[in-house]
Amino acid sequence: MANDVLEVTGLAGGYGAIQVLFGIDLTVRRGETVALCGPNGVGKSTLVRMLAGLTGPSAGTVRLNGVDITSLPGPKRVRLGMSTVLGQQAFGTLSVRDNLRVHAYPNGRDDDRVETVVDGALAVFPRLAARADQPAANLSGGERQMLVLAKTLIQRPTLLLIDEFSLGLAPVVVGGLLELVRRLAAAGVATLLIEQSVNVAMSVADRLLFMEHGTIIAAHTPEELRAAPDLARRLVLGGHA
Ligand SMILES: Nc1ncnc2c1ncn2[C@@H]1O[C@H](COP(=O)(O)OP(=O)(O)OP(=O)(O)O)[C@@H](O)[C@H]1O
Repeated sequence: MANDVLEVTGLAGGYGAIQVLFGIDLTVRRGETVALCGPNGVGKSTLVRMLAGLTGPSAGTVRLNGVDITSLPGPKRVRLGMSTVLGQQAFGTLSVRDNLRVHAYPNGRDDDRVETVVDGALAVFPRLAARADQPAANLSGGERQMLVLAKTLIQRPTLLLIDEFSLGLAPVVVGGLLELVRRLAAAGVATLLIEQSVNVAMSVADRLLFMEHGTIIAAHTPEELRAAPDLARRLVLGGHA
């Protein structure tokens, strides 16, 4: 469909002889936030790593804005509009501002433009702005996630892939990050995020996909799950409730 930013069809693969994913089909539309849920080890991270181009599939296709990107390396996917938040990626010895400059240069034609883009991203995160000249290594976990999201803002993605940014962060920090995801969605960004906590996922996602043994076993809206708490509990426990 014209509004499909991400279209995944029959995606399969894993690590060498170990098959982890078995025929994944999913779409994420413009402005839609989709959460991947399920117990540990079912293949959520493997799926997101495959979408980011870090692991090759053995079968299936991945389309980004209608373009087949299945065999494209990660950096080319970024140029086509994909941005990833996978772990707290930052160059620790560089200052916060320099970390952002690295991402602003491909977009900026001149130094003034780069500074404007960096200042714009810092304006969204006052806590980061206050630490702009400190090495990224000095940041707290939540501040690092802010830095990764600030880089994402600079990349102006059409698709955002997030691997569990709530892990180990204080609820108030998670709340701020989720608010940013909501704002990006309102601006039309499609987001696929892994989220262990179904409650957190329900607070931000339009649809929740539940995985088990490398396949998607169910898809529900937050409204459907609120109306059937037993269903949510069973899906979270991977059918073992
Ligand atoms: N680099 C790797 N080499 C071999 N096997 C791996 C590798 N990474 C993950 N696996 C295996 O692939 C399976 C799926 O792992 P994956 O990390 O994708 O699951 P997950 O649903 O994201 O779980 P978690 O929330 O624990 O990360 C697991 O059995 C895991 O042991």
